[in-house]
Amino acid sequence: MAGKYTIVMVRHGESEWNQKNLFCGWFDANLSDKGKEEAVAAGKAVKDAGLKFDVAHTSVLTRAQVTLNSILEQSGQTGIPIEKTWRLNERHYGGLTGLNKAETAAKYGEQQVQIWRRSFDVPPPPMEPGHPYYDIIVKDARYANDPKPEEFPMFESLKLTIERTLPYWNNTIIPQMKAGKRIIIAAHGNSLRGIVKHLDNMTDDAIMQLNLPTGIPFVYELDENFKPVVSMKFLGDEETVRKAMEAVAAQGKAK
Ligand SMILES: O=C(O)[C@@H](COP(=O)(O)O)OP(=O)(O)O
Repeated sequence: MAGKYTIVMVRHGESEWNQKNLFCGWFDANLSDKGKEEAVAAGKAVKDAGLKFDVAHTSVLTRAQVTLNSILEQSGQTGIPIEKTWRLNERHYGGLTGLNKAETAAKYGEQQVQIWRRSFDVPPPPMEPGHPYYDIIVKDARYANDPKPEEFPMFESLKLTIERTLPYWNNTIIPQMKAGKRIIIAAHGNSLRGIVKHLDNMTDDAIMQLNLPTGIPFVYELDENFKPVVSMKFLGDEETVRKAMEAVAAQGKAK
């Protein structure tokens, strides 16, 4: 082991909304059948790599939790504590939630969709009351106590996502690592891109190019100052990972 601390992260397996190519954000989509298979494969990869955990962290969204459960089951580690937080939720895709990414690119242009999906600080349009998914999300019982009304997003850029994810990294995850806990985080494309940007000190431009594949765990090894010694080492062969990343990037192209 090169670093003092090892932490594993994974974007959930393909969701039903990933499969339909819909902006998902805080909508609670289930895993697709392919996503369930990816989650099983992720668990086998974790087992084969001999990775062991003391604590798991995930979002309050089903797709991340089911992926995590599958990984823990496959790797024989179901007994560990699982901490769930809205701070690891996917970015809130605002008014784009539920729209098809390719149709949105055909309507507004691929460049605009690229800005909405990957720019650092340009947010999507807000989700207004009356939006088809407004009530489903805002009135969801899982948010009854947290986030506080003034923290509840109606849209999020990557920058805004990082502003609510990073306090969790700094105040919960780092202290646990310092206490010797081995951690896995199962979360989402953009909540994890935020953590990766922070860890690898990536520029606002560089992070635009990063597309995280579904269901392929990756490992960070960190030094005593929590700086990466090994960055984003995927538990998968390079070619498969590259193709999966390209497929995510291509979701914003007009058909
Ligand atoms: O909200 C969504 O549509 C996807 C990411 O979409 P892109 O930013 O890749 O378009 O989130 P996830 O499937 O990781 O929960």
